[in-house]
Amino acid sequence: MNILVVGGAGYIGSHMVKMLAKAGHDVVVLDNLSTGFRSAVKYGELVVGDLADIHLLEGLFAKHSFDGVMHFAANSLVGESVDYPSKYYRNNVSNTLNLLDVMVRHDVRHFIFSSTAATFGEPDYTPIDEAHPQRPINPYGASKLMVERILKDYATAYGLNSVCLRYFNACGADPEGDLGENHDPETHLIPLILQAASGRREAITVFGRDYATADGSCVRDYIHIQDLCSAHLLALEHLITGAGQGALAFNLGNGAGYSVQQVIEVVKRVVAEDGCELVVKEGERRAGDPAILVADATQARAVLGWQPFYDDLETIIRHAWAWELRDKALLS
Ligand SMILES: NC(=O)c1ccc[n+]([C@@H]2O[C@H](COP(=O)([O-])OP(=O)(O)OC[C@H]3O[C@@H](n4cnc5c(N)ncnc54)[C@H](O)[C@@H]3O)[C@@H](O)[C@H]2O)c1
Ligand SMILES: O=c1ccn([C@@H]2O[C@H](COP(=O)(O)OP(=O)(O)O[C@H]3O[C@H](CO)[C@@H](O)[C@H](O)[C@H]3O)[C@@H](O)[C@H]2O)c(=O)[nH]1
Repeated sequence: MNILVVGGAGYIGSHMVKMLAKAGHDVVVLDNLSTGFRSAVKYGELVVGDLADIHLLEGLFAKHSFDGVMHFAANSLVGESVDYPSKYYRNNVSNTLNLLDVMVRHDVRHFIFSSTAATFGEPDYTPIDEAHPQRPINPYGASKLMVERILKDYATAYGLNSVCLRYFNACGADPEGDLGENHDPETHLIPLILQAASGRREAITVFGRDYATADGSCVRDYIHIQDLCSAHLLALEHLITGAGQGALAFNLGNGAGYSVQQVIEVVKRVVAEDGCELVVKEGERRAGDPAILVADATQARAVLGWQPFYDDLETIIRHAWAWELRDKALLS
């Protein structure tokens, strides 16, 4: 198949490009390199450009005959979205509309969308299944939910078939060590802890110890990037074979929650093997953090046949640690 990966120079997109290429598909990456990296695109053709550029999109779709589109491009910092909502609605919603409209004009009807647990807001219950109400509490989550809504209307009106995959906490790195997580600024827990362990940061700060959880720190569902990508491949096949039609959505996580403290303990164990230690500091709660977010991914397993392979937190951390050591060595 010939697949367009929008945002393929970013963390999740770059791993997806590799998996698609390894599975024998042709890949074109469209990325404006705003938060992604040219060096992360190791397979296929990279077109540097912006989703806001409708002429570029028209040219791209006229030149290639795409079988499907995977859309990872977005701004995704919760705090920034509260301060600059315009940026989020423009990039995550308006620019996505540009993409969807050009797809409809060129009769490309298979679309996989990166959605998020942030569309649920404060959970009423956990694990969170697809029936859980979606009440986002920040513009980032709201922008993603708007696209989910748009996709329902585009399925009805234009026959555009789509799968929204709502990731919980994406983490880990390519098991072969070719790719890993690079965000600037980095805000995600696991890479921050590893940077503290490797000496790139002074310490890791735990944001709040007074949550209603076993040890007082927040609980999250950490899912390996390879398992996220395998779900995308299955979702694409589900659409292309015609098994899935309309606008579908699945929650993606391992269904197991780990507290910030538990993640720190696993990291300490792994990095001690390399003689590294970790300084842990206590901090205030970060605004907008729910106490517990854990996915119920029963639907993804039942409908897509998805099976996470790297569902053990220690393996996830080992892969991310290998990437951190490589990255640090490159920088020094
Ligand atoms: N990382 C997570 O834990 C997580 C969790 C849930 C959902 N998501 C979603 O997954 C997707 C990928 O996340 P990531 O962590 O890989 O982010 P990332 O920032 O590493 O990747 C996003 C990529 O999109 C590109 N991009 C952004 N706007 C663009 C535009 N207008 N035109 C062209 N390219 C553009 C960036 O340059 C970057 O390469 C995002 O949509 C994010 O909201 C991520
Ligand atoms: O220095 C830090 C950074 C994070 N945390 C905590 O670690 C947990 C995980 O935080 P983070 O890695 O920032 O992920 P989330 O805030 O859970 O958000 C991720 O997961 C969401 C879905 O669950 C997605 O919507 C977001 O895009 C993605 O960044 C949270 O409880 C944070 O409070 C700390 O204690 N210290």
